[in-house]
Amino acid sequence: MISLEGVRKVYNRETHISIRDFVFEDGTSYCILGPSGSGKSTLLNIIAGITKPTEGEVCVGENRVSSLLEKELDRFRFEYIGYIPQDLKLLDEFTVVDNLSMVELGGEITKKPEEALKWVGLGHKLRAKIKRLSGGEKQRVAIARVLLKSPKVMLCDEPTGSLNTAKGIEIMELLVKIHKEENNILIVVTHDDRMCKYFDKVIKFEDMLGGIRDA
Ligand SMILES: Nc1ncnc2c1ncn2[C@@H]1O[C@H](COP(=O)(O)OP(=O)(O)OP(=O)(O)O)[C@@H](O)[C@H]1O
Repeated sequence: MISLEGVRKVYNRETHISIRDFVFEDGTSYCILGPSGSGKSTLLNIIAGITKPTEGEVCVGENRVSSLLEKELDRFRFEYIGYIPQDLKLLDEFTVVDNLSMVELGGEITKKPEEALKWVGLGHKLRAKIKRLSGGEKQRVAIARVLLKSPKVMLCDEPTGSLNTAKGIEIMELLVKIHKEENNILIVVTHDDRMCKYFDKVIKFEDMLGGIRDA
């Protein structure tokens, strides 16, 4: 379970984001819909322990994320969080399998890179360089990378942003299939309302906000 209580992020005098108290239930997939700049990435970063909220409490399982020390945060992120950021953060000049092997340095993995890549339909591209892949294939590599450690929470930031509709649907279906097999919490943020139907719960991001001001 993920719970947010009194969470507020102040970036500067003009921009502050307040999230209403909210609980994400175990074994459930969520689609959060909202326009660009509304604070969706901020929310994911707060849950992942990447951005520290200015106020409030975030709990993921038994972890009080907002109170963890830096070293505890590393362990928490490795054990709990599979984050697929908007820019994917893949190393272009390295091969697919090398991009995944680097994750092993962060802790103990539950799947081999080859196995995770088979799950996402990329078993035949192990030795391809990232820069030679299509947008959809890169997205699959990023999904395989988080799969290595079977995270309890999968967070995806605009996974279909750079894809056409057909490829976007394939990626959403893959994410939901993995979520069901792993029985984790899946939270996908997107501005594309055509993707809603794949999820257990759809939330309009504006309904999660207690106020955003951007002067
Ligand atoms: N590090 C930062 N410093 C200052 N302002 C920031 C920072 N990160 C985000 N913001 C601001 O906070 C607001 C919300 O940004 P955020 O990236 O969370 O929105 P978003 O809904 O994910 O947008 P997008 O869909 O375009 O990625 C924006 O006004 C943005 O400019």
